Amino acid sequence: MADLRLVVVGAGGRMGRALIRAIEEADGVTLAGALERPGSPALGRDAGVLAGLPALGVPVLDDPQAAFEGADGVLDFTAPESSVLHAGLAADAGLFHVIGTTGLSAEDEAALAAAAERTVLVKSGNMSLGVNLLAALVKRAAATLGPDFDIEIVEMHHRMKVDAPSGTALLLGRAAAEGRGVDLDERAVRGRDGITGARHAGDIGFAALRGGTVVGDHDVIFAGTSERLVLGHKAEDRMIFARGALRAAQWARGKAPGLYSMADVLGLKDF
Ligand SMILES: NC(=O)C1=CN([C@@H]2O[C@H](COP(=O)(O)OP(=O)(O)OC[C@H]3O[C@@H](n4cnc5c(N)ncnc54)[C@H](OP(=O)(O)O)[C@@H]3O)[C@@H](O)[C@H]2O)C=CC1
Ligand SMILES: O=C(O)C1=N[C@H](C(=O)O)C[C@H](O)C1
Repeated sequence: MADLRLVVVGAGGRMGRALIRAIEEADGVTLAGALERPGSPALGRDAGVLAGLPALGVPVLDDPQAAFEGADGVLDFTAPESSVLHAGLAADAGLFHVIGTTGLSAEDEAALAAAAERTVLVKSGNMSLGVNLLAALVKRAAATLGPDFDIEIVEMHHRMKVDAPSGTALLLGRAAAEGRGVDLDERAVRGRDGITGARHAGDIGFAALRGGTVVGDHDVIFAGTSERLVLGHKAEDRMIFARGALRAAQWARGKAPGLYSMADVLGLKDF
C-alpha cells in the first residue's frame, strides 16, 4: 500500500513539530505538506529543520489549497478557529482530518460535526493510548462506585497552555458522567472561589494548575466516606500524542465520513 501523505497544520507549534518528528520515525506515512498562519516566522522554512531534523524538502506554506495538493489527510493541533477553518477546507478537498485541538466552544463543535458529514474526522482531547484507556476505566469506576463517591478531576499543564480545563480533563469528566448516566454539562463545576457553600451531591469538579514545562498530568479522584480511589495519567513526552494521531490517521484511511474519537480508533467503545 502507498504511504499515507499527511499535512501538518500548525507545523511550527509544540505539537506540530512533534508530529513532523513522529511522521519521520514511522513507516507508511510521509510528510506531504506543512502549514502555518499568514505572517508566521516559520513560513518558507523547511519543515524538517523546523522540527530539529535534517531538511525534508517540504517548505512551510500559508496556503491550505497548495499544501493539501496530493495529500490524503490533515493533522491539526492548533487553535479552535484554525481547526474549524481547516475542517471545512479538508472536507472540500476530500481529505480526512485528525484534530487534537482543545478549548473548542459548542459552536466550534457544531461546525466540526457539519464538516464530518462530508469527510472522516477523528477528534480527541487526548490522542494517547494511556489516557483513552484511563477514560474507559473512569467510566467503569463511576458506574461501580455510584453517587456516594464525589468525583474531582485535577490537571496540571505547562505555563504556555491557553485553555482550561484541559481537553483531557473534560474527556475524563464526560467518561465519569457517562458511567453515572448523567449529563456533564449539568453537573460540571469548573473552578471554585470564595464562600462556595458545601459541595452538591453529584457535582463533577475540575481544578486546573499551570506551571513550568509539565506536559500533562491528570488525576480523577473518587472521594467516598473514609476511602479515596485515584486514577491518573502522567504524560512525559508530546510524542505520545503525535504517535496517537498517526494511529488515528492510519485508521481513518478508507472509513466512511463521520465524526470519530480515539475510542473508535483504539477499539475502546465497548470496554
Ligand atoms: N489532543 C491531544 O492529544 C493534544 C492536544 N493538544 C492541543 O493542541 C493544540 C496546540 O497545542 P500546542 O502545539 O502546545 O500549541 P502551540 O501554540 O505550540 O501550537 C499551535 C500552532 O498552531 C498555529 N496556528 C494557529 N492558528 C493557525 C492557522 N489559522 N493556520 C495555521 N497554523 C495556525 C500556531 O501559530 P501561531 O503561534 O502563529 O499562533 C502554532 O504554531 C492545543 O489546543 C492543545 O491543547 C496538545 C497536545 C496533545
Ligand atoms: O496543551 C497541551 O499541552 C495539552 N493539551 C491537551 C489537553 O488539553 O488535554 C492534551 C495534553 O494534556 C496536552
